[in-house]
Amino acid sequence: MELNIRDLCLSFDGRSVLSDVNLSLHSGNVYCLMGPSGSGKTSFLKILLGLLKADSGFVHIPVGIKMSAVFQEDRLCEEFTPMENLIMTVPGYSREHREKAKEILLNLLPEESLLRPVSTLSGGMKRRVAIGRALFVPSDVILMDEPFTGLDHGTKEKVIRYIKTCTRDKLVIISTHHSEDAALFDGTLIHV
Ligand SMILES: Nc1ncnc2c1ncn2[C@@H]1O[C@H](COP(=O)(O)OP(=O)(O)OP(=O)(O)O)[C@@H](O)[C@H]1O
Repeated sequence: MELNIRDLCLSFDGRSVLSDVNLSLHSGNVYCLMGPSGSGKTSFLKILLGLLKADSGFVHIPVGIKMSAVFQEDRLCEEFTPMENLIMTVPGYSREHREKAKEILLNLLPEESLLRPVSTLSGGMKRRVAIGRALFVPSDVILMDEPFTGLDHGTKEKVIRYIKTCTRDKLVIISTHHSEDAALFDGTLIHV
């Protein structure tokens, strides 16, 4: 599967943010979107998700492709538990869903945190719930906008190892300020 991005341009108030971006992105790869603050990483991910319209150019996404995302903000339901935040994203309520959600979360968080309201978790723990949700939702493409905010180095390494095992055949795009993240993913750098 391939995502094709051609001649993408975006500006705000006459200021160019993305200028003639051309990329071909393929399944089975991790792409690390690098660039200083304000360079357009979030805007680029929003265009891929269809949440923002480019001024010109196009993104070709094959029909039927499913995407999931970790947004820059956690966008969790604070009064619900991590388990509930994952399970509510899919229709129905099956034992299979519960088991899959638990398996994912146990790889990211301590077991005691799975049934506490998200409002009682630390910032780094919330971030991991948001990552877990993106891994839980059936998807071919996973977009992650600065997913490791609030994670210490050791936790980040563990989380990256787990993301890699879950996404081998998927197309993953991660925006980050840290080149070490790209090295840990063995990812392809995209500079914006
Ligand atoms: N809705 C908007 N209206 C006006 N300007 C905007 C809007 N959204 C983003 N911008 C501007 O576009 C530029 C790129 O923003 P964007 O959030 O894409 O950058 P970023 O690379 O993700 O930054 P960071 O690393 O700080 O998250 C910034 O200068 C920002 O102020």
